[in-house]
Amino acid sequence: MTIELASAGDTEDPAAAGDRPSALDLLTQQVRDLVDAVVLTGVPQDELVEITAELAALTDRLRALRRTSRHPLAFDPEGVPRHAGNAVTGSANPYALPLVSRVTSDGTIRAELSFRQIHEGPPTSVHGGVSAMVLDQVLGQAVAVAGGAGMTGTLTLRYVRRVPYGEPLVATAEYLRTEGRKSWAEGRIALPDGTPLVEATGLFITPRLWTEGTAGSQ
Ligand SMILES: CCCCCCCCCCCC(=O)SCCNC(=O)CCNC(=O)[C@H](O)C(C)(C)COP(=O)(O)OP(=O)(O)OC[C@H]1O[C@@H](n2cnc3c(N)ncnc32)[C@H](O)[C@@H]1OP(=O)(O)O
Repeated sequence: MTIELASAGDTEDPAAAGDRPSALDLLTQQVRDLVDAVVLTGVPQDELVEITAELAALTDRLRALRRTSRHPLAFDPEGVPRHAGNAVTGSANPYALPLVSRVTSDGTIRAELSFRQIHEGPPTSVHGGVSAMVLDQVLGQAVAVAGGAGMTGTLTLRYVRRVPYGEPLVATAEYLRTEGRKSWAEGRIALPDGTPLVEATGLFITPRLWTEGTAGSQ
């Protein structure tokens, strides 16, 4: 397999690296595949013990040199926050789906996504907290793109239908309005035909500290 990597030095800036993944992106995706495999594995106990030892050795290799700073926050040309460490979107975070959002011509945030079995809550359905996390992110992005980036103050959800995993879904969000440091957005996770599964409204507050010049951390 030939893998074309981003150049050394531009791994923190996917825009500068074009569409080429960094080695860290590839490692992160491999770990996601590993996590999926762990949830679904049926290999025998002795094999599990051996694999665990191999993974412990790999973990030690990664720990040999630790970052001394968090991944930086950047914005893509459409104004969508990009943060490699983000729990929902992060290209360097195995925990992230990762969710990839874009801004449509009318300013809507739109992300195609597919949950996996690791996101299971009730049998055969996605955990409600996982849906909430995705909605928190896309509503926050809608507000950020509109110029009112902030921390979530309130997030209100209506779980309309069960959310399946392993099927294509769409998350969308629209900015509604701003009053002072408060901005509101609404959004939903839906089937590709638009049938809503989870609906959300959220209030995002630009922290006083940010308006005084301290950078945000999402
Ligand atoms: C940069 C790129 C980003 C990029 C963003 C990318 C998308 C990221 C999406 C994920 C976002 C998250 O998950 S954020 C993580 C989850 N959220 C949090 O951890 C927030 C924790 N809470 C806080 O840090 C704070 O309470 C804040 C920042 C929300 C507010 O603090 P503050 O700045 O000191 O504001 P404060 O003066 O107290 O209040 C201002 C006004 O807001 C009201 N208010 C305050 N808190 C709340 C609240 N929880 N719910 C309702 N209203 C509230 C007050 O009554 C007041 O109204 P009035 O008197 O003016 O009428």
